[in-house]
Order: sequence, then structure tokens, then C-alpha cells
Amino acid sequence: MTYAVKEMFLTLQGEGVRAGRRAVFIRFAGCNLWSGREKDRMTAVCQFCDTDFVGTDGDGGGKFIDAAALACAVAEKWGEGARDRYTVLTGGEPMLQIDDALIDALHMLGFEIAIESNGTLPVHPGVDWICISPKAGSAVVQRSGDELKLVWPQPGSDVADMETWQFDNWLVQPLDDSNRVANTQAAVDFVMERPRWRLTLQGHKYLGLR
Ligand SMILES: C[S@@+](CC[C@H](N)C(=O)[O-])C[C@H]1O[C@@H](n2cnc3c(N)ncnc32)[C@H](O)[C@@H]1O
Ligand SMILES: Nc1nc2[nH]cc(C(=O)O)c2c(=O)[nH]1
Ligand code: SF4
Ligand SMILES: [Mg+2]
Repeated sequence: MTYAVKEMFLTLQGEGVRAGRRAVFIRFAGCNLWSGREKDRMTAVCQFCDTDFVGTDGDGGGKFIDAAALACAVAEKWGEGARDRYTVLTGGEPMLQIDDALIDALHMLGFEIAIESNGTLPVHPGVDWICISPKAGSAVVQRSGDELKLVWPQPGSDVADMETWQFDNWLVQPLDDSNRVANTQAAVDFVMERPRWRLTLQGHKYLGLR
């Protein structure tokens, strides 16, 4: 199978329990909750996306002819060192493209594999670290994993239902839009009222990292 990748870059994980970890990000093109075109944003299921995932024209992006080619490109981005290799599969929605061949190829090159997914598709069982970020109005089928990362505020979210799901870490991430300051306060208030949850900030945005 071929893979459509918007961009690929080496950075630090900016979000979640593993924030600060060195990682190669693969940003897959395409999403099932928004076309990625601004004209469709207000009618999309997910309307707050902060990411351009359309096409394959980004830095390090392209169409990769098979899993070996994509895994090789990830290893090249990582550079020297066989230990502690870490890659984060994101998008867009990465589960639209991830398959056995890609998981095997990345593992063969020594990578631990994390995913950032909206949870509307079952996550591949070979993924080592699962982060699910639920979107109000979508049906989340992947209800277990390492971290649940709720963007807040998000009207229509059923938090009580989410709390029946099986996650090891419960995270609230302020919605980044023109109301970021107020949204951050709302996320702090959320955690103050529900101590199971923890605040996570998008550290890469504060640091000027990708
Ligand atoms: C761009 S998404 C790609 C992965 C997947 N489609 C998903 O939604 O989880 C990566 C992460 O950014 C979060 N995100 C997207 N837009 C955001 C925004 N405006 N503010 C805060 N987090 C946002 C998502 O909820 C998700 O956790
Ligand atoms: N540094 C950095 N960390 C991230 N964590 C999740 C991201 C994403 O867009 O999925 C992201 C991202 O885009 N950059
Ligand atoms: S589901 Fe993820 S990639 Fe898709 S539009 Fe929403 S935040 Fe963006
Ligand atoms: Mg991002």
C-alpha cells in the first residue's frame, strides 16, 4: 500500500504525558471528520482543528510507495542512534492509513510507535502508545488506551460517559483559538472540579517548536 504524508519532522512531543520526548512526527494526509478545506470547516464534525493536513506538499511529506520506504524516511529523520527511537503517527487521522506493514517496518527499525487519533476507528493493536482525543458529535469506538486527551471547552461532550472508558491517563487540553486565555482558565476549572483529570498544554507552541 502507498501512504500519503503531509509532512514529517523531528521535534519534541509537545502534548500529553510524554511531552518533552524526542520524536519523529509523521503527519498523514486526510481526515474523516473534516475535509481540511476552510470552506467546509463550519459544517464539519470537527471544527477547531489547528492543523493543515491536506495534500502531500509539506516539508518531509510525499507519497511513499510502500512501508519500507516510509519507515526508512523516518529513520533518516531520526538520525544517529539505535536506542530510544520514537515516532508519533498523527494527521489528519492516521488510522485511515496505518496497516500491518507499516507497524512492522517501523518496529523492525527499532521505533516505539505512538498514535494521536480521534478514536473513530479502532487503533492498530501493534501501536505502543495510544492517545485518543474525542470529538463531540463523533462516535468514539477506541475507548481504551494510554491517554485520553479532551480538548476543552467542547460543547456536546459527554464527560460522564468518557469516564467509563479505559484509559491510564486523563488529560484536558485548552482549545487553541482566539479565546485561548479563557479556554485555558476553563480547562483549569475543569481539572479543579474533576481531580481524575490533568491539564496538558501544547508545549511546542509556547516553545516555537513544530
Ligand atoms: C491535529 S490532531 C491529529 C490527530 C487526530 N485526528 C486527533 O484529532 O486526535 C492532533 C491533536 O491536536 C488536537 N487539536 C487539534 N486542534 C486543536 C486546537 N485548536 N486546540 C487544541 N488542540 C487541538 C487534537 O484534539 C489532537 O489531540
Ligand atoms: N511538537 C508537537 N507535538 C505534538 N503532539 C501532537 C501533535 C499533533 O499535531 O498531533 C503535535 C505537533 O504537531 N507538534
Ligand atoms: S479529527 Fe483531528 S485531524 Fe481531524 S479535523 Fe479534528 S483535530 Fe483535525
Ligand atoms: Mg499539532
